[in-house]
Amino acid sequence: MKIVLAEKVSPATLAVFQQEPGWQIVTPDQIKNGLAAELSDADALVVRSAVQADAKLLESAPKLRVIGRAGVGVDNIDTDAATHRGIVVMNTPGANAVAVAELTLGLMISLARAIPRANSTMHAGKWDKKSLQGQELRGKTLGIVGLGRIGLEVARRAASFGMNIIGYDPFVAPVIARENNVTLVPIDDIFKASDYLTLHVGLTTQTEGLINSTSIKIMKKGIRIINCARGELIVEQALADAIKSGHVGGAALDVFHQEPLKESPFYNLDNVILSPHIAGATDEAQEAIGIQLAMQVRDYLKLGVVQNAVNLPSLSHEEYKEIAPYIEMADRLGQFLAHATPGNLENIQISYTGRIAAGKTDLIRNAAIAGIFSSADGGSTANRINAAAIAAERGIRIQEDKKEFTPGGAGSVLKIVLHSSDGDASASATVLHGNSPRLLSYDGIDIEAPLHGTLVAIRNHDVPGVVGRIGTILGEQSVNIANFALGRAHSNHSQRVPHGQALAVVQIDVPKASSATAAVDALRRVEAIASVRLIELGKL
Ligand SMILES: NC(=O)C1=CN([C@@H]2O[C@H](COP(=O)(O)OP(=O)(O)OC[C@H]3O[C@@H](n4cnc5c(N)ncnc54)[C@H](O)[C@@H]3O)[C@@H](O)[C@H]2O)C=CC1
Ligand SMILES: O=C(O)CCC(=O)C(=O)O
Repeated sequence: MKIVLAEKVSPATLAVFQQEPGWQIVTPDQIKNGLAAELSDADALVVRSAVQADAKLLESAPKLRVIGRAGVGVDNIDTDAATHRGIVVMNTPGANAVAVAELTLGLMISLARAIPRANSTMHAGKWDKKSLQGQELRGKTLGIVGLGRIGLEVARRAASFGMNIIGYDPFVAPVIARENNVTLVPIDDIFKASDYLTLHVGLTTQTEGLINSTSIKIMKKGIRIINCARGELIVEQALADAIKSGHVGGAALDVFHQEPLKESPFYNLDNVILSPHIAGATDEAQEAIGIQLAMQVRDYLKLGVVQNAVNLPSLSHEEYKEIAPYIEMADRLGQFLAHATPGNLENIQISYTGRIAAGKTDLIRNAAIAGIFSSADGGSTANRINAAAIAAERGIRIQEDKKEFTPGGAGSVLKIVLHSSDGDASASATVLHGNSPRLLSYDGIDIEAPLHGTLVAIRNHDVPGVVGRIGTILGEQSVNIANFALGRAHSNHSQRVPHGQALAVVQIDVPKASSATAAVDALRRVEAIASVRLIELGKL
């Protein structure tokens, strides 16, 4: 495995990767010919906030499977492009929340007491006590936009200063706000009532430019604004103008539109405190982030465990262990069905029954779709990260239904139905003995066959002698049979499977599926055999 660390990470982060025998770790100082060149054969990329992992950079990384963001905000990563390329994007939510909250409180106190100015005047040999009378935080109203991990840490600390806390976050439960002494209010009330306003939302199309000349106009005169989230949340010139006019009493900014900051409307404004994107940069946070991220990336590369992914639902190690055999089974079932539809694929219906229906099924769904898209020559780029997105791009609808409880306790069963313009194909499967994927039905005929290795699926008329002919032909072609499963349509089956139809799924021992082509051709010439499909089940 090749891991490219594009930005400085803690030594503990390096240590996690270095413990893996044979892994090549590239540190920022070893990147000599540019990041794009380094990524040409990389499996993982680790970034902080400076590197822009955009679509163009990702084009130069054909093998890349995971991007680890050492931190929270992923606005420097084109997650759509990553998803499209089947790359998992992971971050480390919460690991720097206390660090950011502490700096936020530090900046609020610094604004209230003009600590930076007190310090610089003292160093300049001045005793400027008169101009340095401040205000207390006690009794003031703090408005928090974004009550996630950081926003709530800020709220808890601000409560101990005796502040009244109001918050705006459309996605937080009122009970969470209440438990943290936050009164939820509409965003305009935050602007109107806050003495201090602090931003703790990610950069999205909804939050970009949240603080602009219009929102500033309705703010309480003298409001102080703290931004330790993302520079783009504020229209910088509008804020600078409002500070100059005295409508806004001050600002403390850790983040900016352009980083590193080279030119700024805030330079030389007395009541603006600037810091170089350091809110999350504490020894403790960087250590925690680095170790957490390195373990997540390692576990994904080694075991396929997806944790804290922003483009896929995360699973705990236990959850992953439980569904891993079903992910593999879904992929094999999809492969089994690949090319089985008579016309152009329009719709894929995936039904989960039993225990799997109770858990997270996105990985199972994507594996099934990737299996369906897989072709004999391995030309499909769909994988368990991007398969649903690729289906959407191709205009193929995915329908899912779940039934947790089944009469008869059939265990966990996955059923896939491919709907096409000219007809349907369907199959269902389960996992036996912990990790053995088994086919349970194909096109309405019950059967029990291993979903493993090379299979020959034969539809035939249920007449005497066919099974014997199949065995003889395979024997004549020196193809050894590993497993022979038979099923037949019953009169109570759907009308699509006429009574008198049978199915054989034969697992054969061949080094490559192509070694059995002659045998398959011979089988096709048997009159009672309606169709033969040779299926080589690979791993996703
Ligand atoms: N300056 C620095 O060094 C750091 C900056 N950050 C920034 O802080 C942001 C917040 O981090 P966390 O609290 O860890 O993230 P989080 O995901 O735990 O919290 C974000 C909160 O924002 C809320 N939200 C989403 N859209 C909203 C909207 N339109 N209006 C109001 N609330 C909205 C969400 O419901 C969520 O509760 C990150 O996205 C990142 O950009 C994070 C860490 C370090
Ligand atoms: O890596 C850093 O120092 C920046 C952290 C940050 O902005 C984040 O976690 O979103």
